[in-house]
Amino acid sequence: MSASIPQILDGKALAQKIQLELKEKVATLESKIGRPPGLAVLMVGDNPASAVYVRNKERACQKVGIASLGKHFPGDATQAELAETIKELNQDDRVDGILVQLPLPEHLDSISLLHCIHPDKDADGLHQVNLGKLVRSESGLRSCTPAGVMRLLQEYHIPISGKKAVVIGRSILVGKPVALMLLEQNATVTMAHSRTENLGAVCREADILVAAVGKPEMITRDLVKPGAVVIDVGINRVEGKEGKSKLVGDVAFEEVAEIASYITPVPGGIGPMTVAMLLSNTVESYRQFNTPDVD
Ligand SMILES: Nc1nc(=O)c2c([nH]1)NC[C@@H]1CN(c3ccc(C(=O)N[C@@H](CCC(=O)O)C(=O)O)cc3)C=[N+]21
Ligand SMILES: [Mg+2]
Repeated sequence: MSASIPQILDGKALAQKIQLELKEKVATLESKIGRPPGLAVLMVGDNPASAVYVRNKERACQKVGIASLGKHFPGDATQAELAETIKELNQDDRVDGILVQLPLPEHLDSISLLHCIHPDKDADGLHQVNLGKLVRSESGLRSCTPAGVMRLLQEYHIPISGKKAVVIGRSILVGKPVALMLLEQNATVTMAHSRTENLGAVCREADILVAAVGKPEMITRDLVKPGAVVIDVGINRVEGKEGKSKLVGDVAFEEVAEIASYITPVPGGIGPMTVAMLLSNTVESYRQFNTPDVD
């Protein structure tokens, strides 16, 4: 079949638009509430990738007018120390959102730390209360990457209801919540993973294919139905030309772009949307819990 030009789902542009909207919202609310919104990002150790993301988040906060109240702990910080800090932030009136940057060093139990976060300050949507609300389709704080995927699909008016969606990857950070959000919009959802038999055949059924596995360029053209919408959640740093590192997704972009109807790039796709949704969650908590008289 002849190659057609796919539409690029421009997450970077939409993230910028969302940040401008949030900036206006913050300016209006701040005059009523008397303080800016606050986001605390907790980072432990010196994982270079984490440091990049944390810097991106802080820069985005600054643009929108959110105070960054983050804390950087040494790699040998203890579970008790972190739990104590989270409890203090839960009580701190300047803080609307708390995020524990993952992955944490091996000696820490990330799940019990995520559960220490007050559900109303859970900007990452990873607390069991917020995940439970998602399962029930109740409103609540929702995980940033999956929320970013849904917002991008919505922006481009991509039909979801009745469509076959295949999500590859079953993590609690992306795969499971994005499958639930697609189901909520009445997609027929299949979750594929490392044990799935005939993965290629399963993927080729997809009208909407979401790749969230963390394997560089594993989704090749032969796994994609012509005309499918392809969402690439992978952020993989690989060795590029002349030993320089470069960022690639889970999708082999060039070849898949030849047959997809819509596709997200890496970088510039879901990554920036994740940051935008984090800020959006923080501003929503700020609004909701400080302005009982506003809408
Ligand atoms: N508790 C927690 N919540 C997270 O949401 C979380 C986390 N931990 N740990 C790590 C992953 C990864 N993540 C990204 C955020 C922004 C970009 C991003 O801005 N990406 C840009 C470029 C980044 C670059 O140049 O390196 C882009 O794709 O265009 C990517 C990845 C959030 N994560
Ligand atoms: Mg809420």
